[in-house]
Amino acid sequence: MEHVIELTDIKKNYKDVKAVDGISLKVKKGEVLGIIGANGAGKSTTLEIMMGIRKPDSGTVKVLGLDVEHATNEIKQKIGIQLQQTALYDRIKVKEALELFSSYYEKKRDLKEIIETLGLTPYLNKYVKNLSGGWQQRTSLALALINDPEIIFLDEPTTGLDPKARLELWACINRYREEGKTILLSTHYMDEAQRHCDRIAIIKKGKLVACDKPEHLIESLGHGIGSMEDVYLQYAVSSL
Ligand SMILES: Nc1ncnc2c1ncn2[C@@H]1O[C@H](COP(=O)(O)OP(=O)(O)OP(=O)(O)O)[C@@H](O)[C@H]1O
Repeated sequence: MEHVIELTDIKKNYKDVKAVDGISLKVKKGEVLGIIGANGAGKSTTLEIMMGIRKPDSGTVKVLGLDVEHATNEIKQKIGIQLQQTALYDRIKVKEALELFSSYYEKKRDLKEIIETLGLTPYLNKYVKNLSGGWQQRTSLALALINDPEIIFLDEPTTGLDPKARLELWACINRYREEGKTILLSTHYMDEAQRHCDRIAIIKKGKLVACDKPEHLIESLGHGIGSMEDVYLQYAVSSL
């Protein structure tokens, strides 16, 4: 199995906070890998290190076989990034945001096709800030897809969305999964982690405490039955 991301003993401190404390992880081509953990566990920092937008204090990061430290620009052309909700593009229209992002890349996917797949046509002339959360997230997913990336990073893509909007966003994400894209995401929703992720990485206080298929994680509890919430409580919460 080809690995598209390889993290080896990554560490990142913010003053005395050990945000990432020795994480090693390999991500396979075409898999959907979910990262779960408590607030402040280090999920975003880990994702940002993989994206090349944050530099680890130590350890190595390889993305698509390239060293992130030395091939940042080459990697940026091949990955798509959807960050946590940001006000950055609020003041422009959906169409303008798409065109702006499109100008950043050499290789581009057909913008019309992305717009149609994500159902954005009726919203093109609306300001991003005036869209509902679900449509804002679809817009930012569209922005992450513009360069037809091999790896798509989604930082809490469904946070704050109602159940229907979450399901609809997953239907969109799954279309790209079917094309064989590798997808990495963080989430606080255990149901969607279980339903949509091939493997789940659990981070606690900057350390990777488990990484496996959802059903294996549930089996590992040894209860016979169980849910991802039980897995979360067992692995991700420090006081248990
Ligand atoms: N730029 C920064 N400066 C200082 N501390 C930071 C910075 N970014 C993150 N931290 C700290 O590093 C730790 C890990 O943060 P991170 O955002 O990676 O966690 P997370 O698991 O994504 O949390 P959440 O679920 O709340 O998004 C936290 O203690 C956080 O306060």
